[in-house]
Amino acid sequence: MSGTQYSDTITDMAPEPVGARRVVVLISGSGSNLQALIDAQSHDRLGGEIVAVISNEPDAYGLKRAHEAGIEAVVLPHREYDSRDAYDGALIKVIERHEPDLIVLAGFMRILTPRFVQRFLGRMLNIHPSLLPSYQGLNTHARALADKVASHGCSVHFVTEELDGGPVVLQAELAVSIDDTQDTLKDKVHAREHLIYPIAVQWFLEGRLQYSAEGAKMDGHLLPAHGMRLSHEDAAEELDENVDD
Ligand SMILES: Nc1nc2c(c(=O)[nH]1)N[C@@H](CN(C=O)c1ccc(C(=O)N[C@@H](CCC(=O)O)C(=O)O)cc1)CN2
Ligand SMILES: NCC(=O)N[C@@H]1O[C@H](COP(=O)([O-])[O-])[C@@H](O)[C@H]1O
Repeated sequence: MSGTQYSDTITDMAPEPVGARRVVVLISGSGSNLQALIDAQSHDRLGGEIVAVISNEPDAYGLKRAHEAGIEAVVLPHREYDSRDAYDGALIKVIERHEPDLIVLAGFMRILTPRFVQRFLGRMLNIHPSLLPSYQGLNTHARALADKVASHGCSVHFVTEELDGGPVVLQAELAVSIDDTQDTLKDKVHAREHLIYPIAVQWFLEGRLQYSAEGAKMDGHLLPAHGMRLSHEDAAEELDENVDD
C-alpha cells in the first residue's frame, strides 16, 4: 500500500513484491494501534500489506485512518445480527474475501466465538492492555490502579477460545507512578502498544513467530509463558525511531 507514485520510466517503478503477505485488521474504536501498523508499513517495517480494516462500530475513528491511508474500510455492525454466531459467520465471510495471512485485532471489542477462533487459529493476534495473565478482560488500567500495582504494561498474544488466554508473544512493562490516573496510565500503555504490536506482526509475517498448542514459538524455540519482554528502549531501537518516554 502506498500513495500515488510517479516515475519517469517503467524501470523506476518498484515491482510489487510477489505474494506480499496480507493483513486484515479488526477495530472497534480510535485505531491508534491500526495507525501504528499503517506507519510501520509505510516505513517497510511491517513485513506485509494491510489489505482491509473491518469495524463492528460504524463511528470508529479507525475507519477514517484506514480511508486516509487508502486501505479498504468495511463496517459490519454487530447490532444488525441476531446472535454472536450469526455475526461471526458474516465476519468470517468478509475476512475470507481478502485472503489474509494474518488477522490482527486492534482494539476489537467483541468476544469471538469458538467457530470463528477455530477458523483462524494460529494466524490471529491481539493486543491487550495488561501484563497477561494479569487483568484479562476489560478495564485493566482501573483494576491495576485499584490494586496499587508497581508495574503494568501490554501484551501481544495469539487469539484462542479462552478470552485473553492465548499464548503470549511479546510484552512491554512500565512502572506505575504514584500519581498515575487511568488516563495517564492508558497513554503510557498506548505508547508501548504502538511500539511492540508492529514488531510482533512483522515477526509473524516474516515466518519467525508461530503458534503451537504448547505456546508461541520464535525461530522454532518455545517462548516462556509471558512471551518476550521488550524494554521501551529496545522496542524503539527495533523500530528505528526516536521515542519520547
Ligand atoms: N475468543 C476470543 N475473543 C477475543 C479475544 C480472545 O482472546 N479470545 N480477545 C479480545 C480482545 N479483548 C481484550 O483484549 C476483549 C474484547 C472485548 C471483551 C468484551 O467483554 N466484549 C463484550 C462487549 C464489550 C463492549 O462492547 O464494550 C462482548 O463481546 O460482549 C473482552 C475482551 C477480542 N475477542
Ligand atoms: N480487551 C481489548 C482492549 O481493551 N484492547 C485495547 O483497546 C485499545 C484500543 O485502542 P486503539 O483503538 O487506539 O488501538 C488498546 O489499548 C488495546 O490494548
